[in-house]
Order: sequence, then C-alpha cells, then structure tokens
Amino acid sequence: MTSAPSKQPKFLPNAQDLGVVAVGFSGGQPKPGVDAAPMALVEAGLIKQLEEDLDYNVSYDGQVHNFSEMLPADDPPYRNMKRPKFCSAVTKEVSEQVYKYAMQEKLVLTLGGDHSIAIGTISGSARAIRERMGRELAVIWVDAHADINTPETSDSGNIHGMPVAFLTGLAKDDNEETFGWLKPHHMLNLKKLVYIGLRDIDNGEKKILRENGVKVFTMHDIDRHGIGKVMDMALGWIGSDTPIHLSFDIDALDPQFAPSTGTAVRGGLTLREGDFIAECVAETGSLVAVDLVEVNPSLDEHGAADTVRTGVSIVRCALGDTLL
Ligand SMILES: NC(=[NH2+])NCCC[C@H](N)C(=O)O
Ligand SMILES: [Mn+2]
Ligand SMILES: [Mn+2]
Repeated sequence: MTSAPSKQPKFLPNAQDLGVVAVGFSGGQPKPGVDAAPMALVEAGLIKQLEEDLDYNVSYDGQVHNFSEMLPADDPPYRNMKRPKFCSAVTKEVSEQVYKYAMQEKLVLTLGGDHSIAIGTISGSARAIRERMGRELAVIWVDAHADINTPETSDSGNIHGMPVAFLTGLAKDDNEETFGWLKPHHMLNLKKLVYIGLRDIDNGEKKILRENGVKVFTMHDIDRHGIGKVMDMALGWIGSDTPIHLSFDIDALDPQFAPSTGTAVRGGLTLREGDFIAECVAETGSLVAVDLVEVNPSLDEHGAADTVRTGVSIVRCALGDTLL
C-alpha cells in the first residue's frame, strides 16, 4: 500500500515537508457543521496516514482554528455579503498561515471549512510563489459550482459562492476589513484558472465565465471526452512549468459518494474520477498547495463517514498516493 510520490517535484526542494492548516470556519455559508470537518478528517487518520504511508514530515500545530476571537461584535450584511467582516478577517489570517508555510518551501494542505477560505489559501500561495520564484500561480478548482459570483451577482449573499471573484479582482472592496486587504500580489490571473466538474452555475456566473474566456470543464465535457482526456486538456492549458494550487470542493463528487456537504448537486464525479483528478495533479510534480473543503460531518443522513473517507482519499491521491 505504501508508495512515494511518483515524480520529482519541480518547485519544492523538500517536497516531503508538508504544512497543514486546519480551518474550522463555516461563516461563508449558512449551515453549521462544516467547521467540524478538519477534526473529522484528522480523527479518520489523515495526518497519520500522510506521515506513515506517504512519508511526509508534517508540520501541524494540532489545532483546528475556529477563529472565535475574531468574531466581530457587529457584522451586518454589506453589499449583499453575509458576515463580511468575519469572513474577511478569517481569510486574511489563513492567507498569512499558508504564506508562511509556502515561504518555508513546504507543500501546504488546508482542511476546511467552507470554500470561502480559498480566499485565504490561494492568496497566500499566490503571494509566496511570486516572492519565492517571481512566478504566477495556476489554480485547478474542482467543484460542482464556479464560486465566481460577485457580491452583486450573488443570489444567496453567501461568500463561499464568491471566492474566485475576489481572488481574480472581478470583485473588489476598498475597506481593509471587507477584503480590501487583498492586494495585487495576492491575486490570481483568470487565464491561469481551470475548473473541473461544474454543473450548477448561476446565470450571473455563466456571463462572467463566458465574457472572461475562463477555461471550464463541466460534467458535460467529462461525459463527452472522459476524465482522462479532460485532465490532459486541463493540464495542457496550465503547462508543465507552472506551480499548481488544487482547490477541491468535496461537492464536485456525486452525492452518492459525498452526501455530507452543504450544497450537494446530483450528476457529479464518481469516486474514481475524483481520485483520478488528484492523481493526475500529483503526477505533474507541480503541486504546491491543496485545499479540501465543504465536508460537513453533521449533514449525516446518509452517513458522514463515507464523505470523510472520500475526503481522505482525495487528499492522499493529491499528495502522491498511487494504486500500485
Ligand atoms: N462552495 C460552494 N459549495 N458554493 C456553493 C455556491 C452556490 C451558489 N452559486 C451561491 O453563490 O450561493
Ligand atoms: Mn461546491
Ligand atoms: Mn466550492
């Protein structure tokens, strides 16, 4: 069962050094419980497996940050965003933590939490990659959703539907306490973003994706070409010489395999397709950071254990586990 990452890492001299950030944050959406995911993943043995089966030197403070000390006394909706100050403060802190590990040339694994935390993770990696190598980061966003609403296009006001808009500068705010801390060095080029697995895109998001020529592989593309060809095309778009941040929303998988998530959408990836995406990214040797988000162990009508197990498997594959 034991296996080492299959290819020589391109951007991390000590690719077996892994920094783990556990973000117990649920404020980017309305359902409680997604904050308990990091603990559930750790209790399922994730960190232990990464150390023992995959030989990583794991830096992890053993704590799931819940950021309760950052909860603002007053946090009314602003520009249609719910809990804007809390989300902004937490993602800013996550950005710093990811940045620190990335500057130490560690691979960074962030366990969410809802997908709003990607504002922190991706801004932290993008900044570190710029500083360390003068390079731009590429992002592979695996999800049922595009999460590219601006505050103005969002119907829900939930910030977990907006991270890509903030990260690419499509959405901006001048106030430091409502994402104004995001500066150009934190940002992602829309041309370096690739989506896989989308099937529930809001009308405003469709317009944004089309107008900006964003590279999207929907479930339709996967049905048409198969996941193998889609991964070739996705990685071909990024190129073999660009650092990659993988942001994996568990709801990309079909609810059969990952029912315990806040915004489940039928018609998703199979378990193997999910693992395969992660395996292909690992094989590039270009991976610098991974997020696993939106596992909600309290939505357990169908058994959260399955969803947690699916999450563990995705992370293992992304970090170099192979079938043989
Ligand atoms: N990270 C997620 N699960 N996002 C779901 C977003 C759903 C919807 N598009 C919204 O903006 O509210
Ligand atoms: Mn999603
Ligand atoms: Mn998402």
